[in-house]
Amino acid sequence: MFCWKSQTMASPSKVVLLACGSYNPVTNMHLRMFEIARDALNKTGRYQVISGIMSPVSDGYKKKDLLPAKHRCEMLKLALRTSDWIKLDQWECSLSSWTQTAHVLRHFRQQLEQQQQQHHGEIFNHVKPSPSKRRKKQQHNIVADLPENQLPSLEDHNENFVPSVKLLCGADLLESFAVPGLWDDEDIEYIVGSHGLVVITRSGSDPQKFIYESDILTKYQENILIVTEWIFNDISSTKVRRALRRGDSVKYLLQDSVIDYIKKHQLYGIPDNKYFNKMMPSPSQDTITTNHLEKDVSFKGGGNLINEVAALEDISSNPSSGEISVILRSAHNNSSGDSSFVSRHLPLHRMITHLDKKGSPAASSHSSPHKVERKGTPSPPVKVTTTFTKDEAPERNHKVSCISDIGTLVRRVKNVRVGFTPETRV
Ligand SMILES: Nc1ncnc2c1ncn2[C@@H]1O[C@H](COP(=O)(O)OP(=O)(O)OP(=O)(O)O)[C@@H](O)[C@H]1O
Ligand SMILES: O=C(O)c1ccc[n+]([C@@H]2O[C@H](COP(=O)([O-])O)[C@@H](O)[C@H]2O)c1
Repeated sequence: MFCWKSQTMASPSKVVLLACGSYNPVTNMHLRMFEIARDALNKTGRYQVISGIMSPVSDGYKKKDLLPAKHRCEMLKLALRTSDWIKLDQWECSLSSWTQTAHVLRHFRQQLEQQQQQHHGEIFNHVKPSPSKRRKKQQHNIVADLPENQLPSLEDHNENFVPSVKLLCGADLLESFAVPGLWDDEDIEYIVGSHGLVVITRSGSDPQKFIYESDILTKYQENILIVTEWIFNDISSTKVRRALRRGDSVKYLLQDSVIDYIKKHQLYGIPDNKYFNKMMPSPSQDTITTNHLEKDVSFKGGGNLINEVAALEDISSNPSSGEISVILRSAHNNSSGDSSFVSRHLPLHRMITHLDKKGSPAASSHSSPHKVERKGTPSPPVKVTTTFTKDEAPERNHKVSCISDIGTLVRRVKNVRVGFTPETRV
């Protein structure tokens, strides 16, 4: 396997780490992988990691639930604001069809070689490049037109050789080499033989055993560094997507900026507001929570849980006044133990604001119609609760689905903060 100890006194060779993946969405573990790998490589004394590249797969990959590259890249850009050495590169995902990882590695090697040649040409000629040449050089260094795509500048690394590009991956990706028909054998040989692999351990995988069982990998095992991640972290995009779908919090699994982006664009099937409320609960905000499917609701007003088990009779909004009306039946046990219906007055401050005259959400300065803003200032109190007692209760079908009603409502209003318990569905 990989030789950990420095064997020569020669200066360490420069390495660029390339991680290919779906990043659907990018998780904290995708970012951590780079840190773990850089530490491990640098500690060998043989290598010095100079840059990391994240290359999201193209839409042509057609993996289930894969979001368009546009969104995945935006999330990566936001996440990578916290790193000064890992860059997003959009070359791979800008291709219309899926590209093998071996080809992606080859592409980056060529880019670095060309950059090196150019750098050397300039040093050799001792001529200050003309403005047009400088422009050309810039284009050369930048794979696409965004700074996120910039390859490491070789001028910062005064070496005569091109940095090697190593594939950084989790142990699951390594083990996918064995999936029949998935990877070409020549590609595996090229990746491991010509570039090298840095593999981060993942739960349920045994990369050492996997290498032992593979002839190709055993042949090139010198080029494979397995890094055991002792701070066990099994975040995966799949689990994050599942949590989002269910309205569960994903805070501390993703960068906050990525969470905000998902929320803003309502990605991964997050139901309106369901997720939002859980993410940033505020004790001063009023919330409505469904406790059971279909009927029972409890209200939280002014931070105090009124905790009324009540059947939601009707819920409606008045577009012209911007008010919400909630009609509910509330069952209380009176002193004699009998269940009766009582009137409730529930101030649902901040639940709804600003319906425009047409009943659609008021125009926002942001383009997304789905944007839900979190306002620092409270909105005007709204009239709530038409109440009635058991005797007065109108004769009507009580089987109103509060879930669909609330769902309809929240799609029509802004700044509503409605939370559902995880078992509910909109
Ligand atoms: N928790 C983790 N530990 C180690 N490696 C990981 C982890 N999560 C992702 N990776 C690695 O990150 C790379 C990018 O993979 P990808 O975007 O497909 O991530 P994923 O979270 O496994 O996605 P999905 O769950 O959608 O399959 C892969 O090499 C994968 O093995
Ligand atoms: O090159 C290949 O043959 C190949 C086969 C399967 C997967 N990959 C790459 O592996 C990365 C992770 O894929 P996945 O399905 O685990 O999200 C992604 O960048 C794919 O392009 C690459």
